[in-house]
Amino acid sequence: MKINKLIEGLEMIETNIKNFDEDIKDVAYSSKNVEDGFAFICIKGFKTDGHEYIDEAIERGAKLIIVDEFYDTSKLKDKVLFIKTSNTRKALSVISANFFEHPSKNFLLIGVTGTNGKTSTTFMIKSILEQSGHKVGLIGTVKNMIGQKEIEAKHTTPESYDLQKLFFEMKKENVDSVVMEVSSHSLELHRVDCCDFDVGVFTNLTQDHLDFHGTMENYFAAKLKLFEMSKKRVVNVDDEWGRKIIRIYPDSVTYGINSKADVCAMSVKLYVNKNQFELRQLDNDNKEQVTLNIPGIFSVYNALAAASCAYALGIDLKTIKAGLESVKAIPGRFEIVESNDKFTIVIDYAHTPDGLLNLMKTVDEVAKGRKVLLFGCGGDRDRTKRPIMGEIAGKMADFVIVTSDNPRTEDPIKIIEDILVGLQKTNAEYVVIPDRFEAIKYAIKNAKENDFIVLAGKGHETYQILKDRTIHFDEREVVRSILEELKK
Ligand SMILES: CC(=O)N[C@H]1[C@@H](OP(=O)(O)OP(=O)(O)OC[C@H]2O[C@@H](n3ccc(=O)[nH]c3=O)[C@H](O)[C@@H]2O)O[C@H](CO)[C@@H](O)[C@@H]1O[C@H](C)C(=O)N[C@@H](C)C(=O)N[C@H](CCC(=O)O)C(=O)O
Ligand SMILES: Nc1ncnc2c1ncn2[C@@H]1O[C@H](COP(=O)(O)OP(=O)(O)OP(=O)(O)O)[C@@H](O)[C@H]1O
Ligand SMILES: N[C@H](CCC[C@H](N)C(=O)O)C(=O)O
Ligand SMILES: [Mg+2]
Repeated sequence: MKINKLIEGLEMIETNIKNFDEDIKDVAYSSKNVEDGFAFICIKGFKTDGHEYIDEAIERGAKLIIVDEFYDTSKLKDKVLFIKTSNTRKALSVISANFFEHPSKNFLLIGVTGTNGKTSTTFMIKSILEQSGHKVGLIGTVKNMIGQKEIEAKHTTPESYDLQKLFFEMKKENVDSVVMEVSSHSLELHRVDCCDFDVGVFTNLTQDHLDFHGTMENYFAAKLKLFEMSKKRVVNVDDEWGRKIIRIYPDSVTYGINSKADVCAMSVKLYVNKNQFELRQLDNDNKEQVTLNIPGIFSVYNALAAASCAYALGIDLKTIKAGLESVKAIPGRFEIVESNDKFTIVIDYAHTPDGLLNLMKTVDEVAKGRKVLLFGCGGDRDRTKRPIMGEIAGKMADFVIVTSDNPRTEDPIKIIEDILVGLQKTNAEYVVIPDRFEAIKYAIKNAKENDFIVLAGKGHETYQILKDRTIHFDEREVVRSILEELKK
């Protein structure tokens, strides 16, 4: 692509380019991916600084270097083409969207944001859209999908270049609508700039990621960006931050259980393997009885978010019901992995205080015997949520097993100590078993009649990230192998 087309809309502070008709083959934000004729965009990151790899990029054939405003370009002047801009993360978005010719303008784009429920809601929206005849693309934590084809996901929301490339692939495969998770990191780090959002959906906002955002107000401000960018908005009115969005955008479609809303659920009944409720639209008094195969009161909220999004798009209630009912399961979300005469084991991805609280409220409704909760907290993530989760665990469970969940570069024992600060405020009975495999084995070996055992935090994940390595760890397999071993 010619430079002048590639940089359309890019803020340019300084450049040595004389001929903007020169051709650029492709774009890279890591020097390791640069090839002959590429543009290399330097990003000052949290771990390292892309500007330090300029020489490597030039050696690999970079033709154009995009640098940030703090960078002294005198070293580049006679060596390579360069452009200085005020924010290279923004530049990566602008240039990537130009390079792939703004693919998201060609299809309906729905963004879902919020602390919890994004993955679940996107699965439900996809199902409803498919029910109404669309070919749908999905982007999120568990996987990316083009129709039924699956593509591995590295992030909840990909880096802007990878995202625009994925959109481009989707467009090539005639996808007519895309539903994606929009993480607060992606909003803050300009990964989703230049996306043409038709609908923005808000699930909820509760504590998480304060290591990154600092305060709840900053976290909320990051989320708000999605609604500034979207043509239509769908908002949970039962959530206090959702009500703030509605004050800013009064024309939002609202949903809720406890408040008056455009779309609401009534007569909610929770079961161990499903929920039932009456789905209602306020303006025309339409209603349908819905049976949802994903348990948990939180799943009713996610279903409402999905139903309201479909309502905003003009999809009728019968199609919405059929779409919701055809979601059979969402990997790692209240997934029953064992249910026998003695006990039940559920795995779930709850990894925030609110997620854990909602999960345990649901367990409380359906468990016949003891509620046994096994969980840990992620390393290199918000530390302040650890004691809060410890306290919730202690209050909500009859027995707690504290263990590890992706300790990353941190000492697992230190993470557990942070959890215990909250747990020890309660009278809960607990044990600490840092090795998650051993912890699960303990839960199964010591199970009592009618125990409801919850393995929280890892959900669909198939790994455990340790300091020096990542090991394969799929809780579904782990449970199966322990049960096999104990049978012998
Ligand atoms: C905090 C954060 O989000 N960091 C992301 C950010 O990293 P960074 O900018 O700090 O990158 P860096 O490692 O310092 O490197 C700086 C630059 O040097 C470049 N480089 C580096 C090495 C080299 O040899 N050559 C080179 O050019 C890198 O490509 C990069 O452009 O940009 C990288 C490239 O896109 C991301 O991989 C990285 O995600 C890290 C790994 C991460 O863990 N992110 C999590 C927190 C995240 O984003 N999570 C959210 C979901 C949260 C939720 O579920 O609510 C998500 O959307 O996935
Ligand atoms: N609407 C909700 N409100 C509160 N908790 C929820 C809600 N939906 C899901 N949860 C809890 O959060 C967990 C994660 O759900 P889900 O994967 O849908 O959220 P997410 O927002 O995509 O998470 P992530 O930020 O990791 O991408 C679930 O396993 C459940 O325990
Ligand atoms: N997207 C979330 C997932 C957390 C899942 C949990 N297993 C952990 O590693 O903390 C994050 O990166 O914070
Ligand atoms: Mg997700």
